[in-house]
Amino acid sequence: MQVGAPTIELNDGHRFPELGLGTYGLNGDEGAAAVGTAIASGYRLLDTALNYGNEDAVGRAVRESEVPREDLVVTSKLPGRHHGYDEAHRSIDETLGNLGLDHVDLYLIHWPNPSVGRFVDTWKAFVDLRDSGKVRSIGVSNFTPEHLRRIVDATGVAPAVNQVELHPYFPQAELRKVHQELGIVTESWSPLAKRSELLTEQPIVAAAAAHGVAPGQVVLRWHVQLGAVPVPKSGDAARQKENLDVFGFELTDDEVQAISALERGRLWDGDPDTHEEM
Ligand SMILES: NC(=O)C1=CN([C@@H]2O[C@H](COP(=O)(O)OP(=O)(O)OC[C@H]3O[C@@H](n4cnc5c(N)ncnc54)[C@H](OP(=O)(O)O)[C@@H]3O)[C@@H](O)[C@H]2O)C=CC1
Ligand SMILES: O=C(O)C(=O)[C@@H](O)[C@H](O)C(=O)CO
Repeated sequence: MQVGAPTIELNDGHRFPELGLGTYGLNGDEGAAAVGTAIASGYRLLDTALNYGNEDAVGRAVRESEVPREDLVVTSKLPGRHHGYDEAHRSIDETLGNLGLDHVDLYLIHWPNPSVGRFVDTWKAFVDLRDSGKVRSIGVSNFTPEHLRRIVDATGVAPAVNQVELHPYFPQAELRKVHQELGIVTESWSPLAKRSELLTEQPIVAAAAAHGVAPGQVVLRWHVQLGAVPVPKSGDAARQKENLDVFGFELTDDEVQAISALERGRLWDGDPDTHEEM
């Protein structure tokens, strides 16, 4: 029986769930409990980062879960202050120590931090880390087409995933096309646009009524139909279940287009060419 989200194949052959749990803000005992309820309700993809300060909570939920470790896809991210070849090798050890796990399933460069000027060296380390067994799949986050081309040209290795800001206000059509050309899976951060007023937008409310689902489910289904993997964060067990339950209905092409037409651009200070995330 299918539990949770269906899976797709990454460019390295590994399977990857079509929807996961964002964990930014899920810290401490409460955070670990919330991640635990998500796993129990069927989430298999978890998204954390060294900079979230909650790898310990996420790792605890994974270790205490009854779901076998090999069924879970644990993602973490390397911060800007750890860019560099040797630094990346040290950073993964810190992350694995925090998680209390012997490997992560997906490791991402959190931001390109072009001002640091070391994301290519960092990517070279990621390629080697994949061979070390500490990391199963490697990817990036917040990379533009130019950043992607630089790391692919330097190593011949395309990331399995690029996790980027993506929601109906910022559908990222051009970047998604580049990902398709390079065989990179698009993962959507802040897929619900951090709740905001998105869930009251007319095309979303109308589609929710037409399909008998909640507005958040319409938004997450829109991601899935674009071919992007959303990682909505919720600390609430009922909303976690609702967010995962988006594989039993289909939006029409008109509905998808009407939702994409809400486009207005980036919502936060997240221009990858200038954002400083250390
Ligand atoms: N790579 C990067 O640079 C970044 C990565 N991320 C990742 O993406 C994840 C998700 O993004 P995030 O910024 O958290 O924002 P989201 O778009 O996932 O929105 C989360 C907010 O929506 C609420 N919410 C969740 N489900 C529903 C629902 N069904 N109906 C109504 N409200 C709902 C949550 O509240 P409640 O918890 O109470 O349900 C929370 O306030 C992060 O947690 C993180 O893992 C985020 C930003 C940048
Ligand atoms: O949440 C993340 O993954 C980030 O990259 C953060 O920079 C986030 O965007 C934030 O708002 C931190 O204050």
